Amino acid sequence: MNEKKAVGEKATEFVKDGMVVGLGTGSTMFYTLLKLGQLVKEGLSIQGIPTSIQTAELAKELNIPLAGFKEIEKIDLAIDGADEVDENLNLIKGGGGALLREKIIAKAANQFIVVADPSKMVKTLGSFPLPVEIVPFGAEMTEKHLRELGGSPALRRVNGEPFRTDNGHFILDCIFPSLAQPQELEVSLNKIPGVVENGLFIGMADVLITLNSDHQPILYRKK
Ligand SMILES: O=C[C@H](O)[C@H](O)[C@H](O)COP(=O)(O)O
Repeated sequence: MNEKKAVGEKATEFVKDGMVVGLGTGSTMFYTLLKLGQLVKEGLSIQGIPTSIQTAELAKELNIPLAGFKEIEKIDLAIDGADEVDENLNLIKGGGGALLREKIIAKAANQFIVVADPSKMVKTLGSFPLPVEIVPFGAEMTEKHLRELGGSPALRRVNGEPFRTDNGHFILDCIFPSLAQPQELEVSLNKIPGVVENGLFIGMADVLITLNSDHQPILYRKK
């Protein structure tokens, strides 16, 4: 079965007429967007706020109306994928490089729903290298500071060239020996000059949609 499709489509049940909806990025969100496109075609009226250029382009193809921050007063709901999810609904995000816009939109939303197939569920975060978005200026120095925090950063590259986010920044993918205290690390990372944002989303998710052992969608709510 297509697990990403199952969880991605389930999230659209939270979307109601008239809502402003944060539209996340990635291969799970792809299915949420396809389903939203279908619902819009059938008469659902929403405004989407995309978390990436990729998502904006797909939403346009699907005729999902988009809005910018100047045109809206609130975001009712944001839906997004994750690279890792722990038992407290803390997340690592940014595998696709969209973490900054995703975090801005998740923070602004009244409700943040995460769609994650069971392969993303972990006891402790940190097997997935933590994406850290940095400004290109002084990247070597920023990398050094990340090492001082215990991380092993690697500059993300595409075809040999540094990967650039939609914001023109670089990504350092960082392995940490332990992410047992993710909330402290999230704060420490963002204190480093040159770090724009990191992919730890701590205490932000309100609802997780994943699958149970019978491959049926199951919802977990923030404790
Ligand atoms: O930057 C990308 C985002 O944080 C994605 O939501 C995350 O990487 C999960 O993507 P996917 O659903 O493709 O595994």
